[in-house]
Amino acid sequence: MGASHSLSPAPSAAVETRPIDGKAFAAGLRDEIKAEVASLKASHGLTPGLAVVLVGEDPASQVYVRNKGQQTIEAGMASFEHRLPATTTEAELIALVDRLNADPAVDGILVQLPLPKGVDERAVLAAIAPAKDVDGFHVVNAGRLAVGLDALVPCTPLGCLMLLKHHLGSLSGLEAVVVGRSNIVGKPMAQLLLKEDCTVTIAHSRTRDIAAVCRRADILVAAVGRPQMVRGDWIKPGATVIDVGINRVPAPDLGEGRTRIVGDVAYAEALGIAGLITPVPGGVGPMTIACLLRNTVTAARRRAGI
Ligand SMILES: Nc1nc(=O)c2c([nH]1)NC[C@@H]1CN(c3ccc(C(=O)N[C@@H](CCC(=O)O)C(=O)O)cc3)C=[N+]21
Ligand SMILES: [Mg+2]
Repeated sequence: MGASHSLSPAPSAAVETRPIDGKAFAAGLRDEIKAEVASLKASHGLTPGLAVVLVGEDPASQVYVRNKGQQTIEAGMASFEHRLPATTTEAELIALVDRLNADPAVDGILVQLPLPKGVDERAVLAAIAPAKDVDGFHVVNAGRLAVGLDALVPCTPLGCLMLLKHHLGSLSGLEAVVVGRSNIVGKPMAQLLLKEDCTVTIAHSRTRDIAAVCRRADILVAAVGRPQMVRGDWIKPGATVIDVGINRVPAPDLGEGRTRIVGDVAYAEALGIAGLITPVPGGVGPMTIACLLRNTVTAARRRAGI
């Protein structure tokens, strides 16, 4: 008995996994934004305005853009939608962005991605005035975030951070692993977690033993766009798992040709291991749109100097 016995791990009860209700949290955030918009109107005569540009007919993009427009109006803001044919040239798109940059009623500009082939996304994003860049994709905003200046922060990582702070309180000293290194989610997510004093690792397709790297995480953010890539045994018991993936996959169990949306995490496997987890749908997605509205109010305030 003795030494060897005392070194064996305590028998661990299965973790009770709590889902994070991003849909409800986002609804609450939109209520707060609505109240703030009403008071900006009353006290300063300011109505924040969001312009959304959609090029082409992609059905999923059309749904997102419609939802954004509806929620913008519900929050009491002005919504400007610009739908352009898939044949729109880069020069035409940049000319529209220039007009929106100069339009005093427009506080925020979002150009829905992806853009059709032949249009250079970088060139279009670079044309957006940084002060109106509510996606936070312009290099000026990415740089400002990286050096710790006030920036417009990309909506999805901002929404993830709000959920994390609400559920965990201080993030200081926690191990955070972000899987995925996109400019839209992975990199800005890592910057935000670093600002909260996490120890941050970015894992990606070339990471050696990615499962072991992920198992270190107190906070695991999956943002790769690969359905159910993060398996249950990649998760440290009790960890908080944020699933950014929105992947449409075939669902033959629902019937011939049907699809469903799944995340980047194997959700069923994570149950009983993760402490907290965002479901897909109903987790991060609704937060993205709520943060877009928040960024539009922020941009309007800054432009008006209030
Ligand atoms: N310039 C630009 N900015 C974007 O922010 C941007 C973009 N382009 N292109 C497309 C992606 C995708 N995106 C989503 C936003 C909300 C949900 C969302 O609300 N999802 C819900 C519903 C999902 C469903 O059922 O379809 C959920 O996850 O619960 C999803 C996806 C923003 N995007
Ligand atoms: Mg206005």
